Amino acid sequence: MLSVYQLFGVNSKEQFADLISAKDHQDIIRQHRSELIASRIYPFALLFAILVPIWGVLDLIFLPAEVSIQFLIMRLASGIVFFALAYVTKKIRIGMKRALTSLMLMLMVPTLFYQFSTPLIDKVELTGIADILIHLYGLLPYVVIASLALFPLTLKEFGLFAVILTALSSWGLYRADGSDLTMLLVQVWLLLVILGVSMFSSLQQVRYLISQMVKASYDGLTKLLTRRAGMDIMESLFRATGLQQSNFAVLFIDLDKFKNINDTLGHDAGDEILRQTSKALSSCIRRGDAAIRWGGEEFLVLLPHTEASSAKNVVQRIMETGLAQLPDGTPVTASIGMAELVEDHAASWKELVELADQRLYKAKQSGRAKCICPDSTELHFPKLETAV
Ligand SMILES: Nc1nc2c(ncn2[C@@H]2O[C@H](COP(=O)(O)OP(=O)(O)OP(=O)(O)O)[C@@H](O)[C@H]2O)c(=O)[nH]1
Repeated sequence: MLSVYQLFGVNSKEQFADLISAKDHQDIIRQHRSELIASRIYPFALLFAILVPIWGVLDLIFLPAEVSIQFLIMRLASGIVFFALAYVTKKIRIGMKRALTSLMLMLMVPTLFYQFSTPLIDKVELTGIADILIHLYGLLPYVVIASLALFPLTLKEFGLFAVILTALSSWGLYRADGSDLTMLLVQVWLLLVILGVSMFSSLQQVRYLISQMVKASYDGLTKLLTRRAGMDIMESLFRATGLQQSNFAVLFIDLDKFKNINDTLGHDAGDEILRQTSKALSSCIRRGDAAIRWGGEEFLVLLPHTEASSAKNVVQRIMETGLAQLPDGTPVTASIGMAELVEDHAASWKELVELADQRLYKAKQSGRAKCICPDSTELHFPKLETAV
């Protein structure tokens, strides 16, 4: 029998939970989802900012003046809101809250337009093109609900949009044709069917986005973030920490004599060491920190809101836990360079990584198996035979 997971195209409880709520979404997924929402709002908002007021000319030509003038005022007001939305979403990187608020506003405009146009439409008896024009307004609630399908929303977000928009639309339909109960039920039923299809499409977009992001953002061998994803994260983290003048520590880690491991034990053994190292790094950092596979045997650990003294504790923990072991039990060591935003007065994340890299180089030059900190102090791996 088809399970709920299969129905939604996911394989596990965790993946399903990611469709229900954005609570556990990684920053990078949050960021891309908000960018996708904003990038889809922008062209529509811009198009509507132009078309909605212009359409008023048709109203002026075909509808009686008492109705067309009021429509024109509503159209101009809607055009201003759409223009403002296009202006806000043009930047794309606006964050999740603003993206969702912009979407809600964009969908509220036609919903409210429908609410206000209903009593005006009731006033007039029309034929021909005017009748067609007036009937087009009746389609607004369905168009609004259907357009939700264009946006990657979680079930919770979709639910919020659906409740508000369906309630308003149903109320509008009731006011337009409330006397005919059968007709009203059919209309609300149609609204709910469109809502169901939109919801499915919206959730599938979230699923697709997450699966694509996971593929693009996580290294196949180590399951750590890729360099590209790491750079994206630093870009947004640095912007945030830079604004708040908050601490932000970076560890640049390079395994020692890794070429020897490959040469003596083989590439597969080398891969296994990389996997063990990533597991060890992930186990030593908190949620909110990030471990990145920067290159072959190079790793970057990002510690947001962490000053150098606390970052030293993380390094101690990594050194005590151990990164990996060779098949004979020999621990693998690394050279580490630490940099910290405030202490190093770094102006960009690139400068911070560059400083960490320079200290890593110093650690290599001065004997390996150590970390060099911003205040030039050194932390050492426990004194054991170094790798190979
Ligand atoms: N097994 C394996 N090896 C890799 C991978 N990526 C890079 N390497 C190897 O990592 C080694 C890095 O060697 P070097 O840059 O010379 O550095 P090192 O031997 O670690 O020496 P030091 O850094 O000076 O301590 C090279 O032999 C690469 O082929 C990978 O995905 N798997």
